[in-house]
Amino acid sequence: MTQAQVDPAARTARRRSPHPGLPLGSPWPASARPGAGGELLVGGVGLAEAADRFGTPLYVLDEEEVRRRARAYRTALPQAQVLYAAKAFLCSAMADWVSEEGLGLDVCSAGELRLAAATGFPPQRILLHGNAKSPEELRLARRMRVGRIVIDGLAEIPRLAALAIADTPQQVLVRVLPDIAAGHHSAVRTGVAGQRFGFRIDGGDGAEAVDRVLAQPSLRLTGLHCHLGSQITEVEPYLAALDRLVGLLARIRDRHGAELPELDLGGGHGVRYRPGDRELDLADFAARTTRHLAARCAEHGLSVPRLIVEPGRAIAAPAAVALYRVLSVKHGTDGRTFAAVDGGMSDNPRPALYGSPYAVRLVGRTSEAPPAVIDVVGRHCEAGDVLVRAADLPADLRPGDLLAVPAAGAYQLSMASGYNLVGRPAVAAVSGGRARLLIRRETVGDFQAREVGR
Ligand SMILES: Cc1ncc(COP(=O)(O)O)c(C=O)c1O
Ligand SMILES: N[C@@H](CCCC[NH3+])C(=O)O
Repeated sequence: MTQAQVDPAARTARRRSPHPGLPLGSPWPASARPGAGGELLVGGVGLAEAADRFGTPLYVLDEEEVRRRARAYRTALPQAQVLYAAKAFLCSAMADWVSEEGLGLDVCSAGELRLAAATGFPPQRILLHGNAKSPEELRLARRMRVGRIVIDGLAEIPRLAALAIADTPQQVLVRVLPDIAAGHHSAVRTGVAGQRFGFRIDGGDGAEAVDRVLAQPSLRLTGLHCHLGSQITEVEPYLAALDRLVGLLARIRDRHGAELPELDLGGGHGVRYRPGDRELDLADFAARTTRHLAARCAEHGLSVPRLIVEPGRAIAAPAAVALYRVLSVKHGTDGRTFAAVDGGMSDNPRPALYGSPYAVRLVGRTSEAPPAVIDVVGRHCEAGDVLVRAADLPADLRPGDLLAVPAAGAYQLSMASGYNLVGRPAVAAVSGGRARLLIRRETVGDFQAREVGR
């Protein structure tokens, strides 16, 4: 990394970095190391080398980073059940890694469920949720004997109850809306009043859902579920959610004499996208939620339920780096410089959807050129297709250069589209100095293969 490319906030941290050349608190995987000639190694593999081998755009997924993060959750929350939220990014290897690290899986569609099942993921460790589950999805989940299903609508209760399997009641949780605003953008704040997710705690329909579930002998209510939002960097919203949920647990105990053994706080744990960004402190989250839950339960005379958490982004995002080749560099009339790359909103819709900020750096060559403010834009015909706005890049950036964007592992590929028939990028896993292709690049043949008439 040249001096010109270093974010000023990161410059101070860099002095104390355990990885020479990369700042502490950086959004790069922990394995990232600078190599010769501007190369950047992740998982012991040069990113420029990987781009040459597999082509671009390319997503490079650091297996050890995924495993390390999964293990960190188990260590921080040894009593809790940790479920990886598949929606952040799922492929068979990812399912294997989180399963091998002892995590469960949170799925929200038949597709995620089928993919996980095909890898041999233990169904007992799978939880299905979703605000619009089809009868077929409920049937599939029941047939696969998933461990838990989160009820998010009154109609699901009789539907699920009718899918009884003799002597094995389905364990369910009831999702409630805690009315707490948290998350990086209004579009992802699912736990705030007025949202369609879960039952209202105060409006009475939460209590009604609980009554109806308890009346079904083929369902076993194990707890309450909530999910506040995504990219939350403070612990306080989770503590507020615990207050509301424990209050409801106490009311359920008073009304039905039943103490529910589980409490699912959902996911939403925030990560760094740029050097110096805040992230949710996992140790702090674990210590304070555990303490708070115990204190609130003691106040209500309840035994302490087991916590469930569903981190997606915090496990997947920091594990991947997106690589793009610069195709053209243009100077706009208003003094702006644009570097157009071979990917864009079809592989990462987050900047266009939420204005999400990212870091970016040149890899594969060094530059002594002064820094310039450059918008890294995508290849799609939309003014909003800007991947990194006002990036600090060398002024001599030119076509053929390789750009690397860290924290690319969550909600990019899983929300990628077929726009302009560009095709979704390939994914390569890196580990111990070796790279292997996990997902090949999508081709026009894949699009044509779905056409059955003309
Ligand atoms: C119910 C539920 N659980 C878990 C997650 C995972 O969220 P994150 O990736 O922000 O941890 C989501 C998505 O935000 C969700 O809707
Ligand atoms: N897609 C969102 C996160 C949504 C989480 C789904 N509950 C993002 O990229 O920030």
